[in-house]
Amino acid sequence: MSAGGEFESLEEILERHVPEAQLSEVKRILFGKEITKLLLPEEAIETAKECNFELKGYGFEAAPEQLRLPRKIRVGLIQNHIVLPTYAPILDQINAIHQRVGQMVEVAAMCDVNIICLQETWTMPFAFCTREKAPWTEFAESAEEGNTTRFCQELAKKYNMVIVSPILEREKLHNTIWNTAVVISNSGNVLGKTRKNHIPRIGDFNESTYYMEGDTGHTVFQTVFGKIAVNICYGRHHPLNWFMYSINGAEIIFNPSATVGALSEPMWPIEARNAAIANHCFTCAINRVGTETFKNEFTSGDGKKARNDFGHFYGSSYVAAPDGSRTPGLSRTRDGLLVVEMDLNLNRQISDIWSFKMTGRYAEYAEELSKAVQRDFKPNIVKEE
Ligand SMILES: NC(=O)NCCC(=O)O
Repeated sequence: MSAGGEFESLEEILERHVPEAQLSEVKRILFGKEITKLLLPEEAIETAKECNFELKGYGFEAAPEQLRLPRKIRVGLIQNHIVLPTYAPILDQINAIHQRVGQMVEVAAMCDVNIICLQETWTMPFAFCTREKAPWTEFAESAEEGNTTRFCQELAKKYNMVIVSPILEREKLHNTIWNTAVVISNSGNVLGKTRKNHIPRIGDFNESTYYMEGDTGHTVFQTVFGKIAVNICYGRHHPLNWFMYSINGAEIIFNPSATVGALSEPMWPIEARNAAIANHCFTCAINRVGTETFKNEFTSGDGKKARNDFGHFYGSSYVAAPDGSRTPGLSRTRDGLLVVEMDLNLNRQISDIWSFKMTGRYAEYAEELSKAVQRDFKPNIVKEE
């Protein structure tokens, strides 16, 4: 248990309490085919220890093929607390998180990570619960020219790493605010950006007060390490959102998130994993960690007393493979870096076995859906007269 009374991870509890003789069967049924542990460099392990964050590494194997070489790459997922209190000067808060995450990216580089993804709106507290505009909208930056993008461009160039940087974006024209992931190529150039498609209207996730549904569709980014897409947080509850990234060719879909235990924890291990299975691709679910408190109380519109915190962000970031196997999650309470090696050949291998894409009746769904969105739509139900 952590000081805040939160337990570390589900896997740890299973390891501790399920009898040795049954543990591997329990894990097979719960988590899929056993995956390998990655041997990470001593320097990385030591640095993570010194900097007080968890470092875990796993590998998904694919079968050797005769006509294709393996396509092994490494992804890194970072989950982190905010560093300074939410009432500290904004620039200090941003700089402190940059410094912290910079350390973690450096360790990722020691572990030969090729593509790294940070958590949703990683430079700021998840302040949207407050419904206050000031000072939180001041955290919004240009996706192309903001300090955070410049910071990530330096890291990307230095470490030859693709960086997915989810920020609060301020678009100069019209001062529009968006929830955006900036994709920075390993060359250091901004490859593009993708905006959050689905904006939650649930519990304290009052995000519709701040920004609108994204207008960038389901963009896939061709990087030298593979084709990637970003399905931001609440989009993970929408199977068609994952599906459209996959239709556009995504081999890995990242899901940078911010979500709390009371709301979504039972859904967390299922949704990204199911998307990996259904779409024959890898998915990477990243959640922030910690409890963030705010100076002014806010109500949650549920008849309960006003309060100052959002609840506990439970971390538990993980990667799922198209065969349904998954890594253990990172801690529910600590900052962490998850390093995962994957052979992208696994996507086609699993597709050839299960053929969900091949057997999907997309033309039929498209035709029926296009009727269902019309005002005069009548559901196709047969009744006894
Ligand atoms: N950040 C965000 O969209 N959270 C919504 C809640 C959830 O999807 O669990």
